[in-house]
Parts: sequence; structure tokens; C-alpha cells
Amino acid sequence: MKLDAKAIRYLTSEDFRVLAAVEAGSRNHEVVPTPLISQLSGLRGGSGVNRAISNLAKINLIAKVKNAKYDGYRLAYGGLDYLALNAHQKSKTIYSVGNQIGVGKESDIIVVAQHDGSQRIMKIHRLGRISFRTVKTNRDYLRHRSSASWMYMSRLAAMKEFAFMTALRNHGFSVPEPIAQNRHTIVMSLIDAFPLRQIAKVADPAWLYSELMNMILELARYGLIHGDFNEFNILIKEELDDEFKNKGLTEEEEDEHIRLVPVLIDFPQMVSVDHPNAEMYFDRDVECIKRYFKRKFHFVSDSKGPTFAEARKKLAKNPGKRLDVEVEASGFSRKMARELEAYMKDVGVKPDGEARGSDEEDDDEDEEDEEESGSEAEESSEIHETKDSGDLAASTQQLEGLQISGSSKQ
Ligand SMILES: Nc1ncnc2c1ncn2[C@@H]1O[C@H](COP(=O)(O)OP(=O)(O)OP(=O)(O)O)[C@@H](O)[C@H]1O
Repeated sequence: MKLDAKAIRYLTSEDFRVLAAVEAGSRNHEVVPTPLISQLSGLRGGSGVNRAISNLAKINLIAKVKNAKYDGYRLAYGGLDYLALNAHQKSKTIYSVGNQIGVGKESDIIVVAQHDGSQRIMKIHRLGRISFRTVKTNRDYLRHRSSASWMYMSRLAAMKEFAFMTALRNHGFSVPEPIAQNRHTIVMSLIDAFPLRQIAKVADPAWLYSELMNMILELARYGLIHGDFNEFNILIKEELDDEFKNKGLTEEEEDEHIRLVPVLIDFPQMVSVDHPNAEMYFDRDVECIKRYFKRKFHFVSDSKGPTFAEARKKLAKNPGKRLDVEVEASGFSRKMARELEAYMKDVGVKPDGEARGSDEEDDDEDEEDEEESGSEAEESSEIHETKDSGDLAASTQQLEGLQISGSSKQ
């Protein structure tokens, strides 16, 4: 399921009301009966509703389902995407939709723009898209929503990411700026950087290594463990030290004073230090970075790396700053966290590292390097569009005509 925003500008406010009615009805109906859609939409007169229903079905935002007892409709992923986009457009978070720059296992990453052309990232969570194992329907969280579970769970994933990104950002962690969350989507600032995985050489690996270890420790000092801290979830931004800016240095001279700043972009497995498996997650994060630096940069640190006991000590000295607690207070409750964790386990969502094989140590380094450079070439062409502002400007212009104007056509 890919986002195709083209049709959104042809939708009327009536269409959106009917779409929202199907969404509302699907909270307690597997298949939403047509009379209920009509009632929930609040629109008088059946012909308008019927026309909207057939419009929406034609572009696959809703799907007709013939039930044993009655006919009705079900909201499709596209329908949920349009509802979220419409909300972002109304709140002026998004003006136009650009290129998709990434398809994650459980999400789509899309460049969007504001009215002034400045760019942002929209992440659409699509939980369970790839690894669908049958979810046990006797699970508490699915009792009343077996068919709508993807919708609810994807929303929980977006809520979780937004809540953590906000808390982390507020406490000075290097993460994108969270801008808005609606349904299963979040909008955040665009980071002009490459994932660590695509960085072939680092001038001072020891320095970057210790930055990353410090980040793991710093997270724990605030009560959190990332749980999936690896080369896919860390972007590396190049920043010129302030003292060398605007000094008329040549590019080569500037290169010598460039700092690599890691930015953490994805935290689906983030848990509290009080989680029953906290120590295992903490050690896994540390190991993952150690192993990656050894394999990719041939760097092995003298020290063993931080331990969970050390992290606990730091936490004890930092009372009152528990981000795990702050996140709960912000509306992403412990119950939601548990539901999401259980669901992710059930549908077989794995941490990035495991799923993409970063955990697999192989003695035959040459072979691995070869393999890696092949996929890097592939990935960098995809990523290039994000980095190259020229391309991006072009793609946004092309989007002007594609602006989301569904709700303004009323
Ligand atoms: N704020 C951002 N700015 C720039 N690029 C981003 C941003 N967020 C995500 N990306 C790009 O999109 C890719 C996937 O993002 P992310 O890891 O959040 O999604 P995911 O669903 O977990 O994907 P995956 O499972 O493939 O890691 C990243 O590797 C990065 O290249």
C-alpha cells in the first residue's frame, strides 16, 4: 500500500464527511452498514451520501463488503491516509505531498512541504504490513476490533513515536523536531543526512563510537532504553564547527573541521529501564554498535562499553527526570504500550537490526563488505533525492499542482 495523494484534491467536504463516518463506524463494526454511514456523516438526504460512497469506493478509499447479514463498507488504508492528510492540511502542517523517500518495514517515509516550500517528513505507520502472522483473536486488545486492528495499532505506533520524540527533543536529545501527529501519521523536521549504514568512512571512529555510547547511557539516565539502536536508525549529519563558519575557508579546509552529529530517528522498541527485559535490551544496543564499528570501520574500543549497572547508577543521580514517566503522562499510557508491544510480537515485528541482519556477525569480512557496498549503491540513489536540495525543489514545484485542496473545495 503506497500513498497516492493525487485524487485528494478532487474530494469534496461531503466525501470527507462520509469517509470520516466509515472510520467512526468501523470502531465497532467489522463492516459498516450503509444506513449507519449515512447517519454518522450527519448529511441529510441519501443521494449525496450515496454519491460520496461510490466516489470513495472508486478510488479505493473504502471497499464494499458483502456480509452474510447485510452489505456495507470497510475503510481501506488509503482512506485512513486521506483522512490524516486532510487533517494535516487543515491545520496547515502540510501543504503539498512530495516523493516517497523510503519504504520501511512498518512505515512509508514521504517528503512533504509547507506553504512556503520548506520541507518536512511525514511518516505513515503501517503496522503488520510485511509480517502478517495470524493474530490470536482472543487477545484482549482485539476483542472488539479484529478487522480494524491495523488501524488502531498503526495509530498507537504513531502516538508512541510522537510522544517519545517530543520528550526526547524537550530534553536536548538529537532527534528530529516533532511537528504533528494525526491518526497513523506523524510529521517531523527533515534531517539532511545519511543513515550510518551508508557512511563508508569516518575520520575518527573512536569519537563517533563514544558519542553513540554516550547517547545510550544518556537515554538510560533519563529512564529509557532504545531497544533497536543500530546503523539504520541513526542518521549522521555533517556540521561545520561554529568557529570555522563564514571564515572564507576552501571546501577542503572546511572538510577538516566537519563534525559528525548522530541523529536518532526511529524508536519503535523504546522501553523503560523498569521493563522486565531492560538489561537485555540495553546490552543488545551496546553490542550492536560495538559489532558494527568492528565490522565496518575496523574499530575496537579499549573499554568494554557501558553496562546496565552503570546506567542505573547514573539514573539514580538524575531523579525527577524520567522520560518514561513523562511519556505516560503525555497520553501514551502504559496500557497502550503493552497493547502495542503484544501486537508487534504477535505479527512478528522484529527490531530493525534483527530483521535486516545487522546482528549477524560474519568472520568473512571481505564478503560482507562487498555485499554491503552493493546495497549501499542501491540505497544511496533512493536517498539522494532527500539530500539534493536541487532535486527536492524541483519535486516540490511539480507538487504545487498536486496540492491537497480537498477540504477547501467546499
Ligand atoms: N526526519 C527524517 N529526515 C530525513 N530522513 C528520514 C527522516 N525520517 C526517516 N528518514 C529516512 O527514512 C528511512 C526510514 O525511516 P525509519 O527508520 O523511521 O522507518 P522504519 O519504518 O523504521 O524503516 P526501517 O524499518 O526500514 O528502518 C530512514 O533510514 C531515513 O533514511
